[in-house]
Amino acid sequence: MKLLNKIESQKLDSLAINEYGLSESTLMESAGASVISLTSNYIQWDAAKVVVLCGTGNNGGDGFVAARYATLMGADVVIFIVGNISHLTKISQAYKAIVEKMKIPIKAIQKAEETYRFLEDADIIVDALIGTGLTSAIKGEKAKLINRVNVSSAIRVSIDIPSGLVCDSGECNGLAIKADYTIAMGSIKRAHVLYPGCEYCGTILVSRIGIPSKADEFCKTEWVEKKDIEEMLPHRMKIGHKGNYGTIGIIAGSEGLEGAGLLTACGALYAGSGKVHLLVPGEIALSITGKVPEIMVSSIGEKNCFFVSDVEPVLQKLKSYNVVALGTGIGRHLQTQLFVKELLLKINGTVILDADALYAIASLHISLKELPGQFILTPHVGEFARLINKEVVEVEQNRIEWARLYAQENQVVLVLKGYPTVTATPLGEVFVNSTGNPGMATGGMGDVLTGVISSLYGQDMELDKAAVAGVYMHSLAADLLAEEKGVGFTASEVAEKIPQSRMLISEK
Ligand SMILES: NC(=O)C1=CN([C@@H]2O[C@H](COP(=O)(O)OP(=O)(O)OC[C@H]3O[C@@H](n4cnc5c(N)ncnc54)[C@H](O)[C@@H]3O)[C@@H](O)[C@H]2O)[C@@H](O)CC1
Ligand SMILES: [K+]
Repeated sequence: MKLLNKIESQKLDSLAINEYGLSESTLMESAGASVISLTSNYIQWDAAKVVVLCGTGNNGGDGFVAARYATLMGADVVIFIVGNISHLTKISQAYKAIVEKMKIPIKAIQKAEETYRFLEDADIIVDALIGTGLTSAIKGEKAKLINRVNVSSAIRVSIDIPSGLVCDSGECNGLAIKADYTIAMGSIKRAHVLYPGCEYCGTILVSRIGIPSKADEFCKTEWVEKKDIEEMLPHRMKIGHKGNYGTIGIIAGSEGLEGAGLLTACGALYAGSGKVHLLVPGEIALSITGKVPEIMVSSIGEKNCFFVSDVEPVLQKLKSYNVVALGTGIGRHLQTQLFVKELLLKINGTVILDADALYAIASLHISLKELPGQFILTPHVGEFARLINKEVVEVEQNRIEWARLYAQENQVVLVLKGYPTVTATPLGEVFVNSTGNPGMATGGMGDVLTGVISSLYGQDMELDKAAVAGVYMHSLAADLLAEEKGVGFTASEVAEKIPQSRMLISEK
């Protein structure tokens, strides 16, 4: 599903009107009606005491329509117009006129106490104050009203966006309606999925408001759902053998970080790789060999981390692999950084770059664009900020657009881990992941992810799809564990859950 920002949302509406001939009032009618129809499985509107809070923009217009449909469902509805009535948009005025004819009580908020009494008595409060049109932080009477709504025991239903959230960032300075249900009009918007906005939306229900599905093709940001991944995953043939499902080469580990490569290798194994090879520095090879019998461990050189002199022996090995994962646990020794640089100058195929390989790329200013290989990078926000020489806070203010820019400029697939994880492609598309939970914030999670992505690429998925599907599958595995254990599961457990996650994705 498309993930819209404010401008894209407005463009979608205007395309529906100008290209497809839908009228603005048709859209508003569908929007308001869907507030009731989409929630009727969850909320009993019949005989409920409903307060509809309408702002003076078109979000308020949706509110007038919703008030009509709630009344038709048998609810006892009161409308409060919040703001200067003379500022009501033309189309909202038209819908207000209909509810007036229906004799639905309409009150202007002059006596705050009266309004608060209604809010306290309400079973359902419909928030149609502000949608995509928020221009600045909310203050004064509207702020007080929002706080009163939030302490009410009523079910809160926000139209389009919980009032107070900035559409493109999900920010609100702590002041926005805390909705139980949010009905997103047209498609899901960034405020619904970015932090902190996602904490205010409750259950999100999307209403297409009758807009034809192709109208949103201009939008290059996708909210990734199960069905998208199901369509991407490769089919496993009955007559397949291990040679059909990829040979993965993982270059990992250094003294003190011995386990990282094992985690990456387990990620690859559980994601279904045919063969998994782990290349580690000589001094640590013994401590790893045999830990997981399915993993073939090769000892490289004689040191406790990779040295430039290891490039040639590694290259010899790489000839028989479909894909290489480079970086987990390799450490930051200058020799190791130079090893990364030399290796990347000579690798022709596909490399998944993670952890300290990214450190080397940033430190030595390695230009990925000029290298012969093709790359997926999987930084967390700190590693990414270092790559682009920005502060973490700056990246977090707009992780979607920073990721898009980097992937396009460097012609790589970029997986920016965190909440939410976003995958950007060289063509400028961004896929925002919908799975995952805070229990994943523990060591080794990223190492496993690198293995999963490498594995899916080795199973013949395209570069970008392997990244998008790997991210989804890995976080879904963690969600399964969170259901069982809450917080406190390990990266190894996530790896072991990958098969169940894959099965769940493939279930119809
Ligand atoms: N064709 C369309 O444009 C459609 C619009 N729709 C609805 O219309 C909404 C967008 O409508 P608008 O563009 O009119 O904008 P909104 O109605 O979202 O917001 C504008 C209103 O919010 C007030 N406001 C803005 N910032 C404020 C602040 N900081 N403090 C206090 N008040 C503030 C303005 O005074 C104005 O009354 C969507 O979110 C959606 O609900 C839907 O009906 C679908 C069709
Ligand atoms: K709203």
